[in-house]
Amino acid sequence: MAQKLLEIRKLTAGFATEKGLLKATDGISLTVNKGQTVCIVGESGSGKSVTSLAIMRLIDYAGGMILEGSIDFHGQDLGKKTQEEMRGIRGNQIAMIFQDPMSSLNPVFTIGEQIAESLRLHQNKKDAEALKLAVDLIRLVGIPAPEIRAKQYPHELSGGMCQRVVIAIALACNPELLIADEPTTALDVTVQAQILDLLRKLQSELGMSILLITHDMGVAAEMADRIAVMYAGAIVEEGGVEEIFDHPSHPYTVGLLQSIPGFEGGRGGELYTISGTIPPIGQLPAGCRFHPRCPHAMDICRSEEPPDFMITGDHRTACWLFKDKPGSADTSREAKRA
Ligand SMILES: Nc1ncnc2c1ncn2[C@@H]1O[C@H](COP(=O)(O)OP(=O)(O)OP(=O)(O)O)[C@@H](O)[C@H]1O
Ligand code: NI
Repeated sequence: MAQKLLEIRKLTAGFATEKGLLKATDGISLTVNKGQTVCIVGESGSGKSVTSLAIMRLIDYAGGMILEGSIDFHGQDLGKKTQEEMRGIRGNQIAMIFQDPMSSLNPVFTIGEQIAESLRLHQNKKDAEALKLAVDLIRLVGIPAPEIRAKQYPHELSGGMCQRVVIAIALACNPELLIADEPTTALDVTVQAQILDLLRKLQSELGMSILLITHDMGVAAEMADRIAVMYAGAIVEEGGVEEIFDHPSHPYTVGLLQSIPGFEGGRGGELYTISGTIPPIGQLPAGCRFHPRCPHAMDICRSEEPPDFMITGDHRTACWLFKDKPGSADTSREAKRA
């Protein structure tokens, strides 16, 4: 039996704005098991980063807040922790890396010092030992000549090398969960592939879980055990990576897959894009949030929000097309009756 590490239940997070309280995530549920990579995929503005900031409770510092739901990590609700308690969890049990490695590094300290600082802070290592272990970590993340690199400053390294350093800093605390928000988006394609390889290798060696946020279905295909497709604040489809690619069910997922160049469901090499744009937060349409862009929209889609329908035991989709499909069960309604 897979062991749950992180279980998000009906999480709604948002921002107090002059237009009122706006929900950036709207009742999302998601589980990450031990040793698993779960990808959240979706267009810009779908609420992926807000989800990760809410888990880390960094959303509090971005002017946002958790409005409803729970974030269960080791039987404790992160949504109810104080910031002081969260400081003990952030960078220890949960580490996070972001898109732009340069902004995560301090320009005035050598990379060896920065990794050593993380080891001192999180693993109580003394100065000399911390510096030695920092060199080991630089080697572990695949940077050649680690002793020399340890003495260099961030500006002396390429973007890809800097992202390896950021990963080394994250690993210095031996996290159980690594949250990576678009960790390769700022890098060019070959370097991107190398960083993804590195994350995969580290995961299999260290056994950590990864929550990977990406707008790129190709990245998700390579990395994910499970994929959660997010649209306008909601997870509209979620399942194992093969299920999602072999049996995509939500029309939004199908659209995302068709926009991958060369994908077999794609339109003969011609790059397909989903027509229309994602609604800004606070301006959701009635009914299904995707219906204005959906090629299959029916009357019910314009008036009623679809619940999650189960397609197989662990593949769900929030689309009315799957209401009467054999094998699908309307779980949320059952839940409501119970
Ligand atoms: N501090 C904030 N105040 C108000 N609204 C915000 C704030 N941060 C994010 N939002 C809004 O929340 C929604 C979700 O944003 P989020 O950054 O999570 O999207 P994303 O899926 O990560 O997109 P991207 O791929 O561009 O990073 C967007 O509509 C965004 O404008
Ligand atoms: Ni984002």
